Amino acid sequence: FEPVSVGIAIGAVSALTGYLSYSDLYCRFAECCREERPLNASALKLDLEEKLFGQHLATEVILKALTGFRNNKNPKKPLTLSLHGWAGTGKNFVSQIVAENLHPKGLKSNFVHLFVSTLHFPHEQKTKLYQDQLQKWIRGNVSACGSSVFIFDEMDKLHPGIIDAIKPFLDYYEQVDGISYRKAIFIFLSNAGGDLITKTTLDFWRAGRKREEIQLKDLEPVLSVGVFNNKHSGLWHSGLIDRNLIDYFIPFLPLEYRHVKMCVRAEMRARGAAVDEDTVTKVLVLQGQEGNKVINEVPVNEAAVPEATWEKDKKVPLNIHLSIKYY
Ligand SMILES: Nc1ncnc2c1ncn2[C@@H]1O[C@H](COP(=O)(O)OP(=O)(O)OP(=O)(O)O)[C@@H](O)[C@H]1O
Repeated sequence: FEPVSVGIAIGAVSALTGYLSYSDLYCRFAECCREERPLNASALKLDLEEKLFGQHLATEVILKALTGFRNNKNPKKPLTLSLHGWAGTGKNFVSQIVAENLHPKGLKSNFVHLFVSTLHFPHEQKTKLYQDQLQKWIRGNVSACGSSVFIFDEMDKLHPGIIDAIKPFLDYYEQVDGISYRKAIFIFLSNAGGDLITKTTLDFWRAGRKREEIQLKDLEPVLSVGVFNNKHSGLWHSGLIDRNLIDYFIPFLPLEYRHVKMCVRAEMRARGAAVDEDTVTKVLVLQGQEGNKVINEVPVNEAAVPEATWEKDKKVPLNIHLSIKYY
């Protein structure tokens, strides 16, 4: 829309109706940031419960983190979520759900920004340039909309220098150069710790225990090794953990055969196709042939679970809990 004509049109309609404020009307035509709009927690809950399969821990923590953060009128820092798990377990998918619940246009919103390490920051020798560009981008966008959302995919492949560039925005400062970042949301996605999360899930399965019995406390030691003590986790060098700048570490469990079936059905429905079980099974067989590790009801092949790379002499930080802060 061209702003002047939209403005005139809105003015005219406002004058005629006398009911709606200028900003209400403006926001019907253009996307508005609406920082103060409360989060519809029941809508987010419903979305997560209906669309995200097999991730009871992620559902619980994300809901708690977002409702707590958005109900707090005066957060002391931006919300930072770090999502961990194997490929294809729903990390990007859930970020999309979160984004849509914060800004209705979701990933297409002007207030939601997705960075993929290998795509946006591919060359290590350009780190300085990326740092400058990224800082300018974050500064500019948060000054336009305080509740901007920044999603960093492939965090484990991000050069530590780039993480350093984001760090000042995540901290407890009231303002940085006149701008407050305290209402922004940063979501980091990575595969770090995924192998160990998978192994724990498999151990539960082998012991005949239900997946839903897995609690955050069962995964805390696992993430300590897989993320905090793993040189390749992307968070190792950054000081984000030591300075407690990550609010929630969220584990994504490997999907089982039944969950993958649910994903296939959901995708068929989304494409307007009738769901028939023969096709669902065929897709799964094809997936199996492609080498995806869906074996019977077990999500992984034991041989595919590598040993964690971890530093024996690095102490596990004692203050790390999966849900660190309560707003
Ligand atoms: N737990 C899940 N519930 C529902 N759908 C899922 C789930 N996991 C994956 N999917 C489906 O599979 C697609 C791919 O998953 P997604 O991109 O979210 O995986 P990811 O964990 O981000 O993987 P990667 O680490 O490779 O980026 C999603 O768009 C979604 O359609």
